[in-house]
Amino acid sequence: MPDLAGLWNDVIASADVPTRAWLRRTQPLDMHGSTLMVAVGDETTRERIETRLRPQIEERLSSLCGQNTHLAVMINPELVAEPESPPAPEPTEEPRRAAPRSRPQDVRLNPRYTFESFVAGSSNRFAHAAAAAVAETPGKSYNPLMIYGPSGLGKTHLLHAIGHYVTSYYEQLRVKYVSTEELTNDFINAISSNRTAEFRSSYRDVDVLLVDDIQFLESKIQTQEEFFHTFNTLHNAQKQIVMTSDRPPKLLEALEPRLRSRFEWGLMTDIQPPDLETRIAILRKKVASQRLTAGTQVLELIASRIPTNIRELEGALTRVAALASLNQQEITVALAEQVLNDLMPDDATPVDAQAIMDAAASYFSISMDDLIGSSRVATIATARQIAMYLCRELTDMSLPKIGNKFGGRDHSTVLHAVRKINEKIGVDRDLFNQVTELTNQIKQS
Ligand SMILES: Nc1ncnc2c1ncn2[C@@H]1O[C@H](COP(=O)(O)OP(=O)(O)OP(=O)(O)O)[C@@H](O)[C@H]1O
Repeated sequence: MPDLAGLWNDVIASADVPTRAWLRRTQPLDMHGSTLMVAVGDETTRERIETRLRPQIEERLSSLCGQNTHLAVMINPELVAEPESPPAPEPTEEPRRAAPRSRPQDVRLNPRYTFESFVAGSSNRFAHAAAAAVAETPGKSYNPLMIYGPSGLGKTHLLHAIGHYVTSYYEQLRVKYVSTEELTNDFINAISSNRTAEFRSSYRDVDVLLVDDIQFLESKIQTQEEFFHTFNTLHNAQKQIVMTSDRPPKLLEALEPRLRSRFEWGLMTDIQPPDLETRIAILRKKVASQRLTAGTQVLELIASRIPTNIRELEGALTRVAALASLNQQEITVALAEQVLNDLMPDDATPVDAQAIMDAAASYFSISMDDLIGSSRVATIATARQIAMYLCRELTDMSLPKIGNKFGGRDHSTVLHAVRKINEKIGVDRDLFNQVTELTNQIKQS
């Protein structure tokens, strides 16, 4: 069964600009045999697609599916009307760098988190389709869109993907991506420096506001109040709001009821842990993007040992690849077994940040003050970076939360540490051994 949303997105992406403007108002519904059923909002669009666009669409569909594939178009009046904005310009080869300098963007998006790199499967198909629809027609389809689910399942990835898509296809739209912790900090800073007007305009003069981990608004009364007004302003102006949360709004009990009910106005969609096939597909995509060579058996082994968290799945692959690179050998099943046995002993109990920090301080023979302090002595700085990396890898904590534990550091410092260890672990054997031994100690403590 092909991934419908992905397939249809591919068809749209490869169409010329005028065609794409028509296809933007469509929704893939189902595949019956070799016929793809697509819904459109009105008779004019149906007619246009049926009579003029069909040959090129069917040709593209057939080549993507590897067999003759037909198109059936039906009308669903509930589908959104065509956006008032003019047809989107052609995407460029490097959309982000090609963005016009005059556009005031406030996006620091992870370049890896795009729709292209996202694997859609039964556990996330609806969230993926909703995110794609919102990216295609910001402010016109589901508003707000709320994506919720447990840690490490791709919510942030989809949020960034929307950001990438909008910034590359709609040059005139302003996008802002923010974690809820950043939003709260921004607000507190604005109050303390009497700059609330600036704060407001930076959040309200946008076309697409992407807010990650909205559950952190719980119990923050003043920020909730402020966000309530931001939400209303944007929503009234038909500006797109997308949020992620670890729970559905009704379970965000420490949130003001009026805010909670607004979060339920649009579309809420969850992400579930991926099934085995999807996990394997995710690993396969990652292997390809990193130009690694790993056989199906290895991928199946890793995917079967790590059932829920995709961040852990990626972490395991990184470690397996690191050891192979250090040993200058291929990625084999035996090597993967070795790494996985270290990473996931059968009797492992969940760990928390404190256990990781205690173990790191003791392993490197440094004090807790050193670990969370600002010393730049190489061993201490490395110990700190490894400890942050392990907090990210072995717990569900967000980057800002980890930063807080390490002496109130910014989330970008944690991100830097995680990236640095990920980069070096495959070329520095000492580092690999330190990370492995420390993980063992933490898992067995
Ligand atoms: N369907 C998918 N296809 C490809 N990669 C995925 C998919 N889902 C998750 N990932 C990858 O898994 C990792 C974790 O995903 P992400 O950070 O988006 O999770 P999250 O749900 O936002 O977690 P948290 O709530 O802890 O922030 C990322 O590297 C992401 O790219």
